[in-house]
Amino acid sequence: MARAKIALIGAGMIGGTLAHIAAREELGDVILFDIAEGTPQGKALDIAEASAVFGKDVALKGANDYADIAGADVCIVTAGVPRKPGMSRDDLLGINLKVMKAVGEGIKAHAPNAFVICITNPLDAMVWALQQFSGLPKEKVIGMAGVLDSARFAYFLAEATGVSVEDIHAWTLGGHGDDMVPMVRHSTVGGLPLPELVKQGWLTQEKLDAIVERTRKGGGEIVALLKTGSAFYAPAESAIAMATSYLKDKKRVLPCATYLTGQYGLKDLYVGVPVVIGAGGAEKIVEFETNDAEKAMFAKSVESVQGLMEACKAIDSSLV
Ligand SMILES: NC(=O)c1ccc[n+]([C@@H]2O[C@H](COP(=O)([O-])OP(=O)(O)OC[C@H]3O[C@@H](n4cnc5c(N)ncnc54)[C@H](O)[C@@H]3O)[C@@H](O)[C@H]2O)c1
Ligand SMILES: O=C(O)C[C@H](O)C(=O)O
Repeated sequence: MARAKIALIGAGMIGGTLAHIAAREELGDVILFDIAEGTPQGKALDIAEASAVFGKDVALKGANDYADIAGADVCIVTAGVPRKPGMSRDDLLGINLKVMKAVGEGIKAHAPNAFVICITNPLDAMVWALQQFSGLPKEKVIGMAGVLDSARFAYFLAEATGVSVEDIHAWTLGGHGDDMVPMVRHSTVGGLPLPELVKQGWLTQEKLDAIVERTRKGGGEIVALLKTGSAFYAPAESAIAMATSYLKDKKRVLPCATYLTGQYGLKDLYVGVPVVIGAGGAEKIVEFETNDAEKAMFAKSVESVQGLMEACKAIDSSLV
């Protein structure tokens, strides 16, 4: 069977890390595409040389021409700019929307059968615009954020409880902003829902509240430390988990920005929800039971996403 072809659109910090992980995991042959000349070629060659040390057989190529992504099975999009300290993700909207238009047209022309994972911020609005610019089916275009947000939530819970990250299942819902919704009642440590964990004295309510707040602001915490850009290791791992579930038809349930068609009482927008990812793309959305407080937090987060969609429409009238 031929090897899968993975096109990475954007060869910056996340793009390079994605290429490295994809090669080490022998997930498929990798095309690293970027507008910067030399960067994708240099990173592809560097990782290809490393493959002789880690002993995996994959081809890597750098490209500045969309023709090179032809026939890609998966496209992971990180093209655009990241934020710096003092900025919000929303400040990136104007510049990254233009990038999404160019990328969407490139994918439409050369890789119309791909499963597309968007990472570029502000995530929920960018994946919505990218789907329209590419014209690909909505179930084949998805956004990465929830896997990252819930990984942060899980890591902070592991640190606080001393339990292995492997035995923690954390969930977040909503847009990829500071008003995202860490799902306290649905997240578990060793099978125990978090409120039960507090009842049993594993951690205090104050500590749990602080973890929820830290999760919401997790991206900004890294930006403040790095100063020159944003997180890239955990975001790359998160997108690889999504790509792997698609390529291997694993049908993992992962929180992703997914197009809603009535689920959670919403339609015609992308927002973070748990979804089964398999060979069909975003195959089935899992609907959590939510109480009034969770509904209100989710509604606030959705409102922020809708505000960004309106801002995109004001810039590009082709978006509907
Ligand atoms: N969704 C998430 O959870 C999440 C997590 C981390 C970062 N991000 C976002 O991902 C994006 C990329 O982050 P990064 O750290 O890799 O940034 P980076 O600056 O290191 O890389 C971005 C790359 O995009 C390239 N680029 C710019 N315009 C392009 C175009 N028109 N076509 C092709 N390539 C183009 C640049 O040359 C650069 O190499 C940012 O918008 C960041 O905010 C999202
Ligand atoms: O915070 C950012 O700007 C990058 C990304 O969205 C993150 O959550 O790490």
